[in-house]
Amino acid sequence: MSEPILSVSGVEKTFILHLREGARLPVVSGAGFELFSGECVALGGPSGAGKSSLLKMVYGNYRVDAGHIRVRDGDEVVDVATTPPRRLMRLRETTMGYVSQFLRVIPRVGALDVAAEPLTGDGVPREEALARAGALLARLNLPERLWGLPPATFSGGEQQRVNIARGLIAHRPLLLMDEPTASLDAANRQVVIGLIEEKKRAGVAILGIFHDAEVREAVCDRVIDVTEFAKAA
Ligand SMILES: Nc1ncnc2c1ncn2[C@@H]1O[C@H](COP(=O)(O)OP(=O)(O)OP(=O)(O)O)[C@@H](O)[C@H]1O
Repeated sequence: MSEPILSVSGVEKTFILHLREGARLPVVSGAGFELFSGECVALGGPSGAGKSSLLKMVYGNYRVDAGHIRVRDGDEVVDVATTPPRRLMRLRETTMGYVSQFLRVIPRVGALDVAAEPLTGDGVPREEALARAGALLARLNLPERLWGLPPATFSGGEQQRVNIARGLIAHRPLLLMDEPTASLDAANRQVVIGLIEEKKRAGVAILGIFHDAEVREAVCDRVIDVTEFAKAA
């Protein structure tokens, strides 16, 4: 068996609500699972179970109280739970991508450039990066008249497609996806299913939240039930 690209073990998290006199809100305890190259795994469980929190801990946006989140980065293994911020930033640049539900728009930058940026960041020549971004936006049915405009005024579904293009354009061996199809119509959901399948074939490991049953059943190899990690109050 090959080494996992992601190995989560003994992860604990309790939110402390400082505005509520330090009230404690336990979320997960003893969370553990592994993710291997080429598989897509969904975090499942009811609303409030802790799916988003767990995904944000893996990405390093939420601190963990205990446990390890080990990500293979070439020949090294980086523990997101303890690594310094600079190393975490480098891990995100090379290995761990994130497709959030909402686009954080970059002011005054057009959609084509927003989508191409991860490639130019990787050192791909600008012309090639823009061509690849255009191909991806076209595949996602984003009208060409919008490509030069900043996405701030786009519809929810248009913004989400720019976001997906930006999140998928560059190769990252581990991809985290938070409801990537939430605002999309049926035709564009199919496009995203195809893009995820291509990533899997390229050996990318995907961990995501997929509320849409059609998408989940099409792309996910298994579901991790987050209620197994529910923390008793
Ligand atoms: N930053 C935060 N501060 C305080 N509590 C939080 C924070 N983020 C999440 N929580 C709480 O943690 C619990 C788990 O939330 P989380 O968003 O992880 O659930 P979820 O399974 O993703 O839910 P949904 O399917 O509704 O998105 C909830 O009770 C939520 O209120």
